[in-house]
Formats: sequence, C-alpha cells, structure tokens
Amino acid sequence: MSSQGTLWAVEATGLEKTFGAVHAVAGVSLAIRPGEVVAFLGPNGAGKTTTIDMLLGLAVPTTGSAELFGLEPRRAVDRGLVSAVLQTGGLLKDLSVRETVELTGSLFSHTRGVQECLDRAGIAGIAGRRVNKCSGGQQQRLRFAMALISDPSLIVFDEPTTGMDVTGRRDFWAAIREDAAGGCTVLFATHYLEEAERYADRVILMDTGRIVADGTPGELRAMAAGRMVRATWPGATDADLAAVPAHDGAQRQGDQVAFRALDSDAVARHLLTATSARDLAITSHGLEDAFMALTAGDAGTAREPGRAFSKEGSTR
Ligand SMILES: Nc1ncnc2c1ncn2[C@@H]1O[C@H](COP(=O)(O)OP(=O)(O)OP(=O)(O)O)[C@@H](O)[C@H]1O
Repeated sequence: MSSQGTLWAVEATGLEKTFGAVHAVAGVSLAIRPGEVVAFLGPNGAGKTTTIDMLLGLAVPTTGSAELFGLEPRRAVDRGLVSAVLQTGGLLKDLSVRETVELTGSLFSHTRGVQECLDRAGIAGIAGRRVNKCSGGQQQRLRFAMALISDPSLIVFDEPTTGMDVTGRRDFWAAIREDAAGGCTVLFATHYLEEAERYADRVILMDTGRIVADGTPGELRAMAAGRMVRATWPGATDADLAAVPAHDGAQRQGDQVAFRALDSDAVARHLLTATSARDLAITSHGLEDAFMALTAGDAGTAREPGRAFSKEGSTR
C-alpha cells in the first residue's frame, strides 16, 4: 500500500537474491500501478528472471519482500489474481488447444469462457489442433489463453515472444494490449528493445541485478539525451577529435567520425567552419543508445536500433 493509499499491483522492497557468490538481484524496489504495461528490459544475466521469480513467489528472496495486490505472492496466485507465462513447459502434447484451455479452467473456481480466451489469444481458428502440431508461436499464444482463463488482474510474461516471427509478435501484442485496455496489469521481461519501446507504458531497465533506469520509453531516451553528429573527416587524428568543442565522446573509424553531444549545433558548426569535415549527419538517440549508455553495453547487446538482444550475443 502506498502512502496515498494506492493498492499497488506489484510492490517490491529491497529484493535481493544471491546464489552462492552470484549476486543475481542486488536490491530491487519498485511499485506498479494496476493497469500498467511494464517491460523489464536488460541484457543476459541482468536479473530479470530472478526478480520475476521472486515477485511470483517461485523463489524466496535472500532479503527484501514482494506483494501483489497487497498480498503475499503465493496467496495472490492462489486467489487467481495472477497468471504467469514462463519461458517453457506446461503443455500436454496430446491434448487439443481447446482441451488444454478447458483443463486449465477446471483448476479455478472463477473463469472466463474458453471461447473468449481462444479468441483473445488469436487461436480460435486452431482450437481443434493437437498441441504437438502447433508452432512455437502458437504454443506461446496457447499459454497466453491459459493465463487468461482465470481472468487475472496481473499477467507476468518471461520473454513471451521468443521464437515468434514479426507478424506473430505483432498479433500477440495486439491481443495483450487489448487485455491491458480492460484494466489487466502486464509485466514482461524481454530482450527486444523494439518490443519494450512499442508495447510498454513503462520500461524498467536492469543491469547486473539492479534497476538502472525506470520510465516511459521517451523518458529513457531522454536520459541518454543528446544527439550523434557523424561526418567524413579524412586525416583526422585523435588530437583533432579531442579539440572539437562541446562533445561528450568521440569515435573514429577510418575517415568516419562520430560525436555524442548535447549541443550538436556547436559540434557541427566547428566541424564545418574549422575543419575539413564534410557530409554531416545529425541524429537523435534511440532507446538503443539509451540502453548502451545506461548499461555496460557489453558484447551481448545488439548495435542496430530496434533489434533484439539475443541469448547468443548476436543480433537477430
Ligand atoms: N539457480 C541459479 N544458480 C546460480 N546462479 C543463478 C541461478 N539463477 C540465476 N543465476 C545467475 O543470476 C544472474 C541473473 O540471472 P537471471 O536469469 O535472473 O537474468 P536474466 O536477466 O533473466 O537473464 P536472461 O536474459 O539471460 O534470461 C545470472 O548471473 C545467472 O547466471
């Protein structure tokens, strides 16, 4: 409960989790309002899954505590307030899609209609298909339908669209946004910057077990405020780059130079009037740049805007 009496959908205070010498989560405190769609974004090993496990009561915090709708996580789950769609498991291969959702529904006293859940998850057209004939993306949608059946107030997804193609991801998120519009709180962990930027109201950026930024996608971009000024500058030396005024960082690759700057005009003016630089291009940062600036930006992160941070450390 907040000081204003708000009942938070999710409230965590000083969550920490250590596995032997590994400090997987190193002090996470957050509060999520009912109806918010929140992305946990971060590179491999940032602590997203461990945090989610503690929020759901699947892992016991080393220190700190979590509440969902003012209840201990396990009690909130038992009351059907919370559904989780985790990365793997949980499907019986010989059942049909419809039977799977029906079976899940039989576990709860209060449910939504099976047909409604199939419709909302976009799998009504394959309701009779056996689970083992469904693609990975269809199985994820089935997990979403199973999550919907108890009519939860909070749905937690751990990397929900891994393995889906672009269209599958878009349709999946359209279904989730519709649900969120009906008041459901959504929390999801993702490597996909584009997914966080496009579908979340709020992005919580994690790195090495801590929250390093928390805000709307626009606010996160502003945290890494400024612009990039790129130019062709034949023969420029490191000393030439260092002599350019008003920049916050410079890079050189062959004839190509790039400056990060809050006052991009000052950099551009100097390059055009005092040097032989040409072909200037000025661009504003994307969420990708914010991510790079706010986290370690290690080899596991993608360099192209809108691309994924892949498990293998390469772009997808
Ligand atoms: N059961 C465990 N035993 C030991 N170390 C663990 C365990 N679970 C997680 N870790 C470690 O804790 C850190 C955080 O892992 P976690 O899975 O929470 O990160 P993540 O942000 O979800 O990563 P990813 O995006 O790769 O799934 C990692 O260094 C991981 O190796």
